[in-house]
Amino acid sequence: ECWALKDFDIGRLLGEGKFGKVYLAREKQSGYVVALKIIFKEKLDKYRYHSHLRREIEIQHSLNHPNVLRLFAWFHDETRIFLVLEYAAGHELYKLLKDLKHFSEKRAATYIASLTRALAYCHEKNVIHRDIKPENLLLDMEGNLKIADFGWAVQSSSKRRTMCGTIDYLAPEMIEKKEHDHAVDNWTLGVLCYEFLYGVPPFEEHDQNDTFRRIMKVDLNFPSTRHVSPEAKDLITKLLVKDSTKRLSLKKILEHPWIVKFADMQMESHDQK
Ligand SMILES: O=C(Cc1cc(-c2ccc3c(-c4nc5ccccc5[nH]4)n[nH]c3c2)n[nH]1)Nc1cccc(F)c1
Repeated sequence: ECWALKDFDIGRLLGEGKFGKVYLAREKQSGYVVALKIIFKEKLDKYRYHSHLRREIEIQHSLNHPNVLRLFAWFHDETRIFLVLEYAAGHELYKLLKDLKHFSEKRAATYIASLTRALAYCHEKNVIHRDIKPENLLLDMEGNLKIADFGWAVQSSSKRRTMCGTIDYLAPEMIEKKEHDHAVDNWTLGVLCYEFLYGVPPFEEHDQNDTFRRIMKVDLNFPSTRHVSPEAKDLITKLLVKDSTKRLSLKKILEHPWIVKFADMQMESHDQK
C-alpha cells in the first residue's frame, strides 16, 4: 500500500535535522504511532543529498533488528519526501545521560550489550554506522535501546575515506583520513562506554585540536571522582586501542566479564499492535 500525508494525523515535533523535521504521527486507519520525518526536496538539491538519501533509505529499510530503529516506508509529494520511522516512546538517550549525570554499571553494560548486538547485525549486513553517538540513540517504552540516525552509514563494500561525525567519537584512523573499516564502530563503543559511566567522552577538550591530539595519543585516563569497576575499565581499555586490528571484537565484547556480570539480556521490544 502506498501511503500519503493525508493518511496521518501529525503530532508534536520530535526532532530537527539538517534536511527536515521529525514529527510524532498516527496512521489514521490503524492508529499506529510513528515518527514521520519530513525532508524538503529543495534542501536535498542544495546539498546534492539525493544519492546519499537514497543510500540511507536502502540501508535503513534493509535493517530489521530490535535495537535498530525501523524505517517502515517512505513516500513523497511535489516538494517533500516523507520517511515513516519507528517511534521510540521512551527517552532520547543523551537527555537521560544529562539528567542522570552518568549511568549505573548495570544500565551502561545493558546499553553497550544492545549496541554491540545491533552493530554485529549491521556488520553482518556490511553496514558500518560510523556515527554512533548519544544523540543518535533512543529508548523505546520498555527501555530498549534503538540506534536511530544512519546519516553517515555506508555499505562497507570498499574501504571508506570520507570524514564524518563529531570529533569526540572519531577513531584515530578516521582522523588520519586513513582507510577504515567496521572496527571504527568498536572504537566508538569504547568512547560511549566511558561516557555512559563518567558522563563525558574520554578525550573531551575545549579545543578541537587538543581533542584530536588526545585521540591520536589514546590519552585515556579514568578520573577517581567516580567508582567504576576494574572490569569496566578493562573493557574500555581493550576498545580504545589505536591499532584497529587489536580492538576487542564485537563477539568478545559480549563475552567480556563486565558485560556478562552487569548487562541484563533485554527482551526484544514488542510491537505496538
Ligand atoms: O533520519 C533518519 C534518522 C532519524 C530518526 C529520527 C527520529 C527522531 C526522533 C525519534 C523518536 C523520538 N522518541 C522520543 C521520545 C521522547 C522525546 C523525543 C523523541 N523522539 N522516535 N523515533 C524517532 C526518529 N530522526 N532522524 N533516518 C533516515 C534518514 C534518511 C533516510 C533513512 F532511511 C533514514
